[in-house]
Amino acid sequence: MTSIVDHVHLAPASGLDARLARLLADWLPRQRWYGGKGARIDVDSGVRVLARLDLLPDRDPGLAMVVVEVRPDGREPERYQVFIGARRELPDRLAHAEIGSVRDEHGAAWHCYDGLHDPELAGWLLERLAAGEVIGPLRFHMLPGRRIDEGLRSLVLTGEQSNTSVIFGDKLIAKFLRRTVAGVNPDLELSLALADSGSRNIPQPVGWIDLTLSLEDLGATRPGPAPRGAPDDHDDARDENGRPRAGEGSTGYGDYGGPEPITVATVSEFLPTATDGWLLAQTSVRDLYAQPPGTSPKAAGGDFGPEARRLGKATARVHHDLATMLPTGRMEPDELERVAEAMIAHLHHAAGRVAELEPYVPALSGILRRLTTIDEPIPTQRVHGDFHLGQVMRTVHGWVLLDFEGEPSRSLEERRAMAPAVKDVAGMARSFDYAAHHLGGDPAAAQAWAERNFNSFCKGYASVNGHDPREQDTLLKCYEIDKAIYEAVYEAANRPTWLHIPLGAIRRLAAGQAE
Ligand SMILES: Nc1ncnc2c1ncn2[C@@H]1O[C@H](COP(=O)(O)OP(=O)(O)O)[C@@H](O)[C@H]1O
Ligand SMILES: O=P(O)(O)O[C@H]1O[C@H](CO)[C@@H](O[C@H]2O[C@H](CO)[C@@H](O)[C@H](O)[C@H]2O)[C@H](O)[C@H]1O
Repeated sequence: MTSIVDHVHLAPASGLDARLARLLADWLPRQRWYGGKGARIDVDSGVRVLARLDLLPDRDPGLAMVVVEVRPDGREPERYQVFIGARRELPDRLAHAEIGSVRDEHGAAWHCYDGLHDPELAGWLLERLAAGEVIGPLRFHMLPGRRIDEGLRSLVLTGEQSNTSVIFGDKLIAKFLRRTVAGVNPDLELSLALADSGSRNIPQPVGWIDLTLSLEDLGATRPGPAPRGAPDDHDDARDENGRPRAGEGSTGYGDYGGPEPITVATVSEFLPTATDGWLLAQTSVRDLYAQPPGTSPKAAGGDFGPEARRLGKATARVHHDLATMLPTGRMEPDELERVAEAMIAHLHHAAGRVAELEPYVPALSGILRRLTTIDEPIPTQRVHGDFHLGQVMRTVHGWVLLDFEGEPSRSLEERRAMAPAVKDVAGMARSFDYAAHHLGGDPAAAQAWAERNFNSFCKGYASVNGHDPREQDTLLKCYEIDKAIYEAVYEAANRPTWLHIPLGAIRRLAAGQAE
């Protein structure tokens, strides 16, 4: 095989790249993980190939990794990374992943498709990881002490959301990040810090893939300044970048130097027997709805309360470990004023996109302004950032937390910012509300279920961290409102039939009382 270094094309302008760009302009908006839904993309000029890495240029199947910039009408450009497989004949099992056909320089037609769906190509990527290879700007990192079995068969997880997860055997899960963002991915950053802390409340990380091209190399516009909450106050346990120093058995991440690369994928232990919290919660809600009206959630049979309590404990442990391993801070009253302003600006922006929010703007703004009445500093730290029941899994040993990426549509700066830990507690409060209301049962039963489980969660949390998150009631409520606003925008764009769930919560939160 020719060296990959000969096959790194920056700002490529071949006929092939122009054709790929046109195919992607049609294909990208149809993908679940595509973030710019709703805005038109011009087929001829809406997508630009910023880089193409021909990883397997002389083979069938071939593999290339492309980074593209998408310019939807009236929106900021966004960048995505796509592993494109190419075959002369496309087997039926890959038909669903087809992007389109292109001709090579000899006039031969090739079917291009989402390469992650091809076990041969996914397996090739995993072998590169096992060997810790560096292929031009693409680097495969294996963590010390981890091993990858040979011949693991891959399968793309259905229900992909913001990213695409590929399972290998029942051993590993590789999460391919779809957006190309400069700077280390918070999921990787926090998972490695938690692994270094010895946390058992996460799937153990195995390795990751990154790309050492800068956004300037890619010819893209650089986003804003270094993240607020990026490490700046050190102690002896941290290096000059604020990261934990590598110790014996550590992931070694604390040693990482140089410019921050673009994270392409993270690979961690797969938990084959775990069930996600959303499914478990749904089962409990169904049990309640099957009972006569007025039955308490505790007496319904499938009570989730004890699990919610354990989940609260696991969350508190993870918060404790994050605060030990990564920088912490304090939000002074003037900072709370800025948070209130940012939340109100978020509300106005959201109301511009989801008209149903408009009537609630005055009441919600009034509640959000109450943040400025908090007159004591609030401790801040790195948090999960998009905490909900689909991000937690119950194993036979207890709860593990997944996906520390933050809310996918926020900037990296926001996603890496320190925040009060109660932000995650508010996320889980919203998730209990979702679980309770999405099956469309009796609203009073739904409310009772959500309250019981949130209270159990908080009691569990308090039993580990020594303070009950419900005591920070103003902060909690404001973060709940902010999350519900985010959800309204998310649902309007992705699942319009679910929009009524955050809207119902907004109505209740604005009225200041449960229905
Ligand atoms: N380590 C794991 N073991 C088993 N299942 C997992 C693991 N990590 C993720 N999953 C499953 O994949 C789903 C999506 O994972 P997640 O990291 O939240 O991706 P996304 O950012 O695309 O939502 C989870 O809800 C869970 O069902
Ligand atoms: O899991 P992701 O990181 O992709 O998060 C996004 O999608 C979530 C939906 O899957 C969305 O979560 C919302 O719906 C959940 C039920 O499906 C509910 O439990 C959450 O509370 C609610 O926020 C999440 O907001 C979004 O960022």
